[in-house]
Amino acid sequence: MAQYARGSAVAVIRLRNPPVNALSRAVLQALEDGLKKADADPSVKAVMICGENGKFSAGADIRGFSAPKRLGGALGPIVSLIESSEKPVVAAIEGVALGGGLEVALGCHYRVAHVKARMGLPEVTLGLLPGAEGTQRLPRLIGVPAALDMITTGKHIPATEALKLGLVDEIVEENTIEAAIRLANKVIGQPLGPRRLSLKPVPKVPNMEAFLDEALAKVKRQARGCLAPELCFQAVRAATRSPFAEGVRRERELFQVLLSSGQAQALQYAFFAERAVRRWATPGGASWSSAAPQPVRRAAVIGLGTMGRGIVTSLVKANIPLVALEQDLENLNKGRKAVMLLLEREAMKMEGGAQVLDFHNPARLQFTVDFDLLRDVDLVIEAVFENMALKKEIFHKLSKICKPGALLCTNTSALNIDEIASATNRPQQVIGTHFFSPAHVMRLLEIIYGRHTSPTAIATAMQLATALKKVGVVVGNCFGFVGNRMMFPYVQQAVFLLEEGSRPDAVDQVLEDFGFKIGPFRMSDLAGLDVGWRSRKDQGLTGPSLPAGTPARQRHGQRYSPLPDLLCERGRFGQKTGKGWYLYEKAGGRTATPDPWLLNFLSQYRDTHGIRTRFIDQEEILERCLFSLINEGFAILAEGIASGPEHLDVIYINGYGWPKHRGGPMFYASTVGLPRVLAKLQKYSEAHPDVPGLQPSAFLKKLAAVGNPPLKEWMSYLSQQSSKL
Ligand SMILES: CC/C=C/CC(=O)SCCNC(=O)CCNC(=O)[C@H](O)C(C)(C)COP(=O)(O)OP(=O)(O)OC[C@H]1O[C@@H](n2cnc3c(N)ncnc32)[C@H](O)[C@@H]1OP(=O)(O)O
Repeated sequence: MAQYARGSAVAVIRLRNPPVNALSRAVLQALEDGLKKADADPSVKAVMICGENGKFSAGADIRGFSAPKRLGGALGPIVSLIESSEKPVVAAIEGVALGGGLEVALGCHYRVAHVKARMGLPEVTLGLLPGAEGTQRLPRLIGVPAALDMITTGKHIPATEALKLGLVDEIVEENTIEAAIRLANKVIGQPLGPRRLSLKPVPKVPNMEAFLDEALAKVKRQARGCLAPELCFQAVRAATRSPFAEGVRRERELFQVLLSSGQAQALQYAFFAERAVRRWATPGGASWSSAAPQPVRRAAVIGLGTMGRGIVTSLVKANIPLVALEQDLENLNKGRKAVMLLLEREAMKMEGGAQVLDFHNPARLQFTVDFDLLRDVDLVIEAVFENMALKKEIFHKLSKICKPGALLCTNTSALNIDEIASATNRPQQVIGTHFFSPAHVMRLLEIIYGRHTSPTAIATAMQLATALKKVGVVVGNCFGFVGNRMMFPYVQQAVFLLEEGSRPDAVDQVLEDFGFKIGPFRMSDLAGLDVGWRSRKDQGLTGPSLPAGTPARQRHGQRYSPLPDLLCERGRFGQKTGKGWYLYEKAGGRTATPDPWLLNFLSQYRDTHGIRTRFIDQEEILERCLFSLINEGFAILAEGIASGPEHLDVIYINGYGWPKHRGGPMFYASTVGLPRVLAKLQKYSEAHPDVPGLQPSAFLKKLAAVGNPPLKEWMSYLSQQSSKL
């Protein structure tokens, strides 16, 4: 709703739709009614539009886009109605003015913002464009370069920047509403023509066409197959080439194309999935609604390797005082230097912003080799080498030293949380926190509860994720948890495809064309092939503990490819050694080129093992890699390791470079259709009966058999979830 009230000469229209004043049909109707009332009342000389509860508006109601009577066309005419008012209209922007919310403000003749307000046109992140004439008004107000930047990235800008760009007329530190009413009273009677953005020309840029060509190339490069950025670009370009009304027509056409695209649906699904995973639950009955987090006033990080350094940086950025511990002075000094470098860089990026990084103060960041300094911390994150014996030794020590309430977190990508917890006297306070590298950049935090982990511990870890501006996803304890467990069959298929005749660059290209940031071989080279090699040696799959006489390409009766082990045995660990699946310009280099040595090696390998080389098309590469990953996802859901497909999708989008415009692997499966996914897995499984990853999971079979139900109903088909608590 929108509430209409008349003060002296200024009528107030307050957008009201908690929690974010989204522009539902009812709100828009009330806004239109309010404008008409103000227009008809001769005692009203000006209008002020604001939002309830300190928020202007977060834009169109996103849930409305999938409603039968869509919001689409409704907002544009209302923005025009505001602009054409003969009485000055002032927007009082508090909190956020986003999407359609900002478009309403652009229709107003003046804009006053609170200094802490944020503004943006994030439609592109939902697979859309600002379809209420925003692509035509914004360039007229702030110029084409700044408008293109805002519209094609969807970034939110602070009020201070908005003022510099000319997006708002005034910013205030105190009462925005009063300031807006003051301004409204002041401008009564002044000509409105110059304030109507639709009448303004688009400011000229020297050599506009060359500028646009360059901007388009950049947009395309960054979009990686996502349609919306390019269509946003086209709408802004229309503003530079056509009069306002024609530009609006073009904007509407492009909006309709996006609205009906599967990509918009996928991105909107991803928006709500990210929010849904905050409402975590475990099969044992613990949940976000009843568990309360405990405060974290001081934390500790153990281990200052790559992961530890990123985690320390994250905690400092979140303003959490901490102790950083290493095993000896040499490693401590090395780690301290690296952390300081990271923090200096972060501080530079944040220069000019509201937050200042305080990392030179030992009361906030202390480096030590003394475990005793961990006595009074509220939370410890252990981030040492991935080795069970070492982790257990540390947790045993922690349980003796740390105060009774302290939460003990382990940063592990696969190890058993229960086994680590068994080394302590407080397994209820032990939890897995799987960060992704670089830990101060990547948004995902996989939070793994063990058999004894308490609801308070889970709630505290989730609260930590929020404090670190990460997306926390709560999952159960199994080898590889969710993300890596689904990744194993995907990478395994990629390697099998090489055995059968493909090339690393061919496989990577198919998956990068699908939208992944990097394909599996580039990813392995980046992460380091030695990481998986060490893990396979620990599992007895390769190395000295492998029983004599084990067939080269078989383990436990299943197909196994020794290719990655063979590369490691030749010192090819990936980027760090300058050679892996690709060749790099030097050790530590980043430019991957196909390596003739590797191609020759693959050919000899096939000859040695009597493998007939065959041509493998793009469809097979894509399906075998993706469907085996998705298949594992269904097994995970059936085991109760994750409480819904959204969890898997949020993990893949935020931790594994899955293209967001494809909604995540489980959403993608739902768009392909489960019967088709099943049929393809059956086909590949028949061709490769010794590959369990291709054998369709029972849950997938069940869902396909009941007629491909929509994703949100999948979990209701699980009769009983097995508890991992
Ligand atoms: C033709 C007209 C075209 C118009 C195009 C548009 O306007 S599209 C919409 C553009 N707006 C956005 O993309 C903003 C989306 N929202 C946000 O970025 C954030 O929610 C926020 C406003 C910055 C607030 O963030 P915060 O972290 O404080 O809260 P939540 O994200 O948890 O949100 C609170 C609940 O509000 C729901 N919600 C937020 N925005 C919308 C929206 N535009 N429509 C509907 N619902 C919205 C959100 O889902 C949360 O609810 P839950 O029930 O908890 O999921």
